[in-house]
Amino acid sequence: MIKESVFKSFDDKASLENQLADRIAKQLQEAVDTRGKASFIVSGGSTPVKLFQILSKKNVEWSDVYITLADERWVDAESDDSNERLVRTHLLQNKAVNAKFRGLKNMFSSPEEGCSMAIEQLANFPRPFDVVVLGMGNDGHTCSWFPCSKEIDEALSTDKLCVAVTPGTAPNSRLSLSKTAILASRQIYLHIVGEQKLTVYRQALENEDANSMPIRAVLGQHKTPVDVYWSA
Ligand SMILES: O=C(O)[C@H](O)[C@@H](O)[C@H](O)[C@H](O)COP(=O)(O)O
Repeated sequence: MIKESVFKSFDDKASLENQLADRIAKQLQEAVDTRGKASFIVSGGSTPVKLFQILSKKNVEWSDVYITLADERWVDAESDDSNERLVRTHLLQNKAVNAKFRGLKNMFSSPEEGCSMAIEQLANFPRPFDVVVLGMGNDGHTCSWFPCSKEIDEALSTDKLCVAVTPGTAPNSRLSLSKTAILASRQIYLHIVGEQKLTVYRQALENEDANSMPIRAVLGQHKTPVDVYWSA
């Protein structure tokens, strides 16, 4: 049985999103006040959209906040599948419009070819990352660490910042931050919504086999604080 991370449940999505946004904004501003700049890693998918919109209105010195993605589908940044598009549309707005965003997608035709440039683009990001927000799929993936992918071992073991992944159960090849990169952070939030994901989360706590449920690589470690925010 994995030692459970901090688990906070909320009566509704709005309560979760407002409280998580307040906490993230406070931590980012504290990082700026302390170290002059902050780094913020966000996930794509549908769950974080409203969180991004609330965060975009928070009083943070966003021009000193460096933002990138936990993973990116290797599609044009204008594509509906692009996580960069999601972040530009919902987070890099309002007060956060001047945040220093660096996407992972570049002009190379594949994530394998684009990996080195993506790593170079993140060279000046404050490390360890100050805040990381992860989502989770119903197969227990997070970032683009898909259990079905042939690259899952590399994603969970490489010392490189990024890894190219081609999942069998989701569209698009992807570039993902690695486990090493994600765990080199001061605070991780796992943001999950709905009964099905609560069941998946509880299943993930049952043992430590991260290859079959990669979220376990985050939940099963005790180096980096992980707070799980869940609402029905
Ligand atoms: O690129 C992605 O798809 C995300 O980074 C991915 O890891 C996401 O967090 C989960 O798939 C959950 O997605 P939902 O929030 O849409 O359920």
